[in-house]
Amino acid sequence: MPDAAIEFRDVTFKTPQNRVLLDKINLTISSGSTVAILGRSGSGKTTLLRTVNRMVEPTSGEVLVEGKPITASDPVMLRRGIGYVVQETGLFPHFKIERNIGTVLELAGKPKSEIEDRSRQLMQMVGLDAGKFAGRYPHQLSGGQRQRVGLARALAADPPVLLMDEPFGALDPLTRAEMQDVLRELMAGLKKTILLVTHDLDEAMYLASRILLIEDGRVAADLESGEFLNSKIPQVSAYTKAVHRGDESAAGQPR
Ligand SMILES: Nc1ncnc2c1ncn2[C@@H]1O[C@H](COP(=O)(O)OP(=O)(O)OP(=O)(O)O)[C@@H](O)[C@H]1O
Repeated sequence: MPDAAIEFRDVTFKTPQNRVLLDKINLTISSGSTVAILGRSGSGKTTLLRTVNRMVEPTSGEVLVEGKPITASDPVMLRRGIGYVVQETGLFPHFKIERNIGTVLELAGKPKSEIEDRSRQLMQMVGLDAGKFAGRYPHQLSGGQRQRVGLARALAADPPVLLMDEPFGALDPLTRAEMQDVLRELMAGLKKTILLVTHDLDEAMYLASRILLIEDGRVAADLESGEFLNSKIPQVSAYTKAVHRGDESAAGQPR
């Protein structure tokens, strides 16, 4: 396995109107690491993530996955080999959970029995009782359960890289914490490389060893998670201050 799971080399993306959404991004993401991407709305986080599975094609520069330029792969095949988890899981409403999880394997032509076994194994991995949920449809699940299915589906083909775009953003704090634990446990066992876009600094610190702060399509900070809170980089201080505003106002209020 190459040391770098993902490399961004001078990755720039401009819109047809010439608006620069990504401005010469250079990053190396080590294999097996989890890297969180923070930044204000519209800073380019999702766009950056999507350059990895070719949902966004850079205007210039290149992205390499496991040492290989991704332009060498057919986009559809590339996407089957990279897990992708988003806030709205994008499950197929008319497929049962088991089939939703096994979609990639079905597309790869795997035998039915293998798909069934793997789907059930994945359900256990993400904490869903297969006996109870395999035969249900997505609308018969809670939001948290659907996110578990989304995660299971992303892991189905055992991809080395997982792209996660605010995966737990729509969940209540308790369910979110549960999902973070599920993911952390999976990370320890599976050694995936994970790029995680989040608006939740606590989540970034809990799950990632490295945090990137993106601003206006540039990397404003690239820090070990432990360094983030005390960083003197102005953009980072501004971010952490905004996150911790609630602490200050609560402290000043009479109870
Ligand atoms: N293909 C495109 N053409 C034109 N504008 C785009 C395109 N893709 C994204 N944008 C715009 O570029 C900006 C960056 O989008 P992006 O989704 O990367 O931001 P983000 O940091 O992920 O934001 P959020 O946190 O709100 O999800 C936004 O203003 C978005 O509307």
